[in-house]
Amino acid sequence: MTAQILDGKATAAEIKSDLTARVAALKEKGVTPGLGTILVGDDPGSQKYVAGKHRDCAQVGIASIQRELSGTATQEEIEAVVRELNEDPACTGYIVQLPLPKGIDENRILELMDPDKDADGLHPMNLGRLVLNEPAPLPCTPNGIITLLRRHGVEIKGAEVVVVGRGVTIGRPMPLLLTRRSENATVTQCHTGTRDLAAHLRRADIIVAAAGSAHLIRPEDVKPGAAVLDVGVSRSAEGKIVGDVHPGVAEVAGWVAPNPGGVGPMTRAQLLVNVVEAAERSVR
Ligand SMILES: Nc1nc(=O)c2c([nH]1)NC[C@@H]1CN(c3ccc(C(=O)N[C@@H](CCC(=O)O)C(=O)O)cc3)C=[N+]21
Repeated sequence: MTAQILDGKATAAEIKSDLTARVAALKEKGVTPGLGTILVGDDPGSQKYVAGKHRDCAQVGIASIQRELSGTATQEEIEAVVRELNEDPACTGYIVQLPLPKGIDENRILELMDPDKDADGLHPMNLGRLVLNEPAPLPCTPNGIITLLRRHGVEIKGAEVVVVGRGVTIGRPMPLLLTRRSENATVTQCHTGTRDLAAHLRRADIIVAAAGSAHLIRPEDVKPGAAVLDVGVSRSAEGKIVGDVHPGVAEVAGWVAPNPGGVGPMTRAQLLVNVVEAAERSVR
């Protein structure tokens, strides 16, 4: 038996169709949501993701604001563009594409953003609001994972979830979302300091693999029927992109999120959700 697919592409399409109606309603009230992106440097991967975000915007009627700086831009130059988007009323939400070039103080840039325009949900103010159970834009990838599980009927309430990794975009916020009263999961966070990862994985009903370690999650460590989401990216010795989950896991798991077509499209959809919700808050 091979696992059922957590179809992020199809689920993202449903979310975008719902957002299209909400954007139309906002426009009737005189508000056009606008997503800004700040891209520094010419990394082809980053260019591709940013292009995808603007394609999504066009689909749902959100205006696009694109700012591009060369890879040699200074801290001051990037901060000037952040200030500009903070002031621009046409820009209701924006992201600074990460990672920024070496030598740039990323946290300083993120703190300078207007938290009410933070489409990634990663501003310190918004991470604080999440801890305090206050309304805030939610981190896109963790929120996308929860929506993906819910829409496929995977039970989160009472589930044993193992999150592998402690990065700022996924690993850290993921348990915060999963342990809200609305989700009620029990979460174990594993990382490179975990003594016996396999022992934790074997008990998990849901595994979120966000470690960036090739094929870290092996079939023999997955409980039959578990839901396994691969959000790790690393490069093999031959230079190929590999996930955290060994392909053999699909023979044991009950559910898997494919890559591509799983969590990636959901991340992009949640970004749009954050932009639309921020615009909706502004008209209330
Ligand atoms: N401030 C910031 N926010 C981010 O959200 C952010 C970032 N920086 N830096 C880079 C990572 C990476 N990321 C992806 C989003 C969607 C896909 C995605 O949609 N992937 C498609 C495939 C896309 C393709 O290959 O054409 C899929 O999985 O099906 C991938 C990667 C967002 N990131």
